[in-house]
Amino acid sequence: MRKPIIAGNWKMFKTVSEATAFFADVKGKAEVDGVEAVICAPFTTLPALVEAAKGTSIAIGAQNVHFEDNGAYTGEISGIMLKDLGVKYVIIGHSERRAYFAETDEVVNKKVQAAFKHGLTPIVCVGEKLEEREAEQTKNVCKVQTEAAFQGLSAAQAAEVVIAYEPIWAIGTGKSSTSADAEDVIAFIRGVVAGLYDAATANAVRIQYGGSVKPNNVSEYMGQSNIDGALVGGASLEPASFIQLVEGAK
Ligand SMILES: O=C[C@H](O)COP(=O)(O)O
Repeated sequence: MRKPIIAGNWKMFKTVSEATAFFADVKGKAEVDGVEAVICAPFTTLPALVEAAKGTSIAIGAQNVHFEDNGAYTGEISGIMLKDLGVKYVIIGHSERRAYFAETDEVVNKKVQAAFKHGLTPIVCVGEKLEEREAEQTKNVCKVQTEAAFQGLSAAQAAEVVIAYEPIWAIGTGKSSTSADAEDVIAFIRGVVAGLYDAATANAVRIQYGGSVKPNNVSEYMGQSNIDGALVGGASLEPASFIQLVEGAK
């Protein structure tokens, strides 16, 4: 039985005081039995959020990690540093990082391995561009990205990975994938994991849909048998909306 997971990806939004105020508003409300709520926030807000989340069921995540433990990598943050803060999750391979920061499948895999090395749970993003969808390459793209991300992981590690299927054309556009289309691709991705490992491992992996998920459509996605939650950008920024997303995942 996979526990639904709603993760807010704040992207490059919120100061420390805004993050702290947000958390005070959602504390106790975005804590719903049977649903895991996660806030993936900017690095600068993580210490305050980890502190605020103590004693709650809300987990805190980062949005990126470097694959090395330390070194001359100006501006980067390592897994050691995130673990030291008490961060639990880390988003890896978001399409914005692939597009704007040239993250390749190989880099994504190195980051996934670094996350496990330091006891962080990766939320690995995969998904196709609009032109790839139009060329009927969606499943192929997701297969290549998933296989690359899982390279070198044991079955036990693989079972812990959270995958976020995010069709790039649906991110921040208000054009969400239909729940049936998302289910079709996500079931396919689960099959890819089964091919790499076995059915038990694939059945343990939680796979989220992401791309214009809102309080009014989250339950539609959650009604699909292979969709285990959502990775949410815009609609995770307001406390009321985040609470509704978590409630909608019940
Ligand atoms: O990580 C989240 C996704 O990029 C989705 O963003 P969105 O909910 O604003 O479309």
